[in-house]
Amino acid sequence: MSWKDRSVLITGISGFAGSYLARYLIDEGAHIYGLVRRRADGAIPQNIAWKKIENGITFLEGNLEDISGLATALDTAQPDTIFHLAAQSFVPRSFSHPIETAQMNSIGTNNLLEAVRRKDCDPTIVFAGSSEEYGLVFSSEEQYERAKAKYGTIYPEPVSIPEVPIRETNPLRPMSPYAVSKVCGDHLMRNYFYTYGTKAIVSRAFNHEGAGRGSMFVTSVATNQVAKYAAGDIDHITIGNVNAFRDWSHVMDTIHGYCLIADAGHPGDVYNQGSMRTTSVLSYILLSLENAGMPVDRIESIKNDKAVEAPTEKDTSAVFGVPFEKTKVDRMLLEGAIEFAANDQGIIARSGDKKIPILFDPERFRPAEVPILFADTTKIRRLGFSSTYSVEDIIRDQLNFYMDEKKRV
Ligand SMILES: Nc1nc2c(ncn2[C@@H]2O[C@H](COP(=O)(O)OP(=O)(O)O[C@H]3O[C@H](CO)[C@@H](O)[C@H](O)[C@@H]3O)[C@@H](O)[C@H]2O)c(=O)[nH]1
Repeated sequence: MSWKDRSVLITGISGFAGSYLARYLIDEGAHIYGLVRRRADGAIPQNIAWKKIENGITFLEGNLEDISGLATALDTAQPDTIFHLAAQSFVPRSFSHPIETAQMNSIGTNNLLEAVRRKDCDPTIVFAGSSEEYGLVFSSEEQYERAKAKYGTIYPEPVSIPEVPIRETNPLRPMSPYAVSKVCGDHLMRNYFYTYGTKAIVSRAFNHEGAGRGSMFVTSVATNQVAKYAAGDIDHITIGNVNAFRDWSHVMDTIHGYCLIADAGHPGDVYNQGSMRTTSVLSYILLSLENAGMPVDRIESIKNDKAVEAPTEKDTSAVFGVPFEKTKVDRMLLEGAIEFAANDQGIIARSGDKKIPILFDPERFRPAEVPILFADTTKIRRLGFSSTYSVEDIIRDQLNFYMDEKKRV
């Protein structure tokens, strides 16, 4: 369906994904309304300014904690579609600020639904849920046994192992206050659908990245530092847990997915959004080094004698029954043949004569970690979705962004 002349309200329009969504829909001819917090300095939010789209947006002052402001925004925008993307989205901040996270993500979502109900309008609402809702997902019996020994109990117990690629029906085991807040929003969507017929649909997007991604997220942490290392501004890379696996998509694939869900998704339903592949934080760094002109011949741990030759060699074999492109070291990590721990202190990546230190910072390891995310995207693909960007496309997009010295942090 065409977006021309449709009225669309985006919460979180000044965020990373929200601003890409706005740009896409402006180009498609939609009327875009964006909910934004009042700023004393009146400045245009950075993500909007970078994309030069401020003239295509009607900004509505308000926030999710203020239901009367939300009601006024609905009166003005008369939206036929709402993309609800606004959130406190940084997992570590949710551990230090759990109440703020719940207020914004859970209560804020309830306020939006309640404002829609009271205004008696009938938009389709697409809620940005998250793959973090799945949380502790079991990729092997051994990982399950380790988790059981650590926590004493697992709830809900898995129906079968491996649970990857993750389907929408997988049990939810959120591992952070952020993830819990998204589970709450996810259930609220269906609760309003069942109770009031609200046309609410949940997108559970797996990680999505690209140029302009917030500097605190790991793909930016990696590419920003690689760009600085290549420029000679730093002499090492600092990172947390490199064993974590994520299903990374380019943000534009996710934006197309959001629009498809709004158009063709079923109210009351839930759709994964991802690329049906999984890549480690370690490989994201190594591939970033390669794409910045530093091909990695070998990696070795600083302590504990672990080493891998040609770690980024391509492998397209099936893991968990799914063939996908991965690196040699990722295959080893996924098969349990190697694992890096904080007490390894770090990794030296050898590129020709260069020895590039990748140092582990214990402060960056999370109190509770989500070890692996890998989407089963069968359901959204049935609506017509396909993912078009590779992991290296995403890396190049991010490296290009950080080539501009002014954008580095
Ligand atoms: N941020 C960060 N993460 C690091 C670092 N070192 C290792 N990591 C690991 O990198 C992984 C990804 O971290 P983030 O990029 O912060 O993303 P996230 O926690 O997976 O959450 C993001 O994706 C979700 C979708 O699944 C989103 O819902 C969420 O808002 C966020 O965008 C985690 O396992 C984290 O422990 C580091 O220095 N910084």
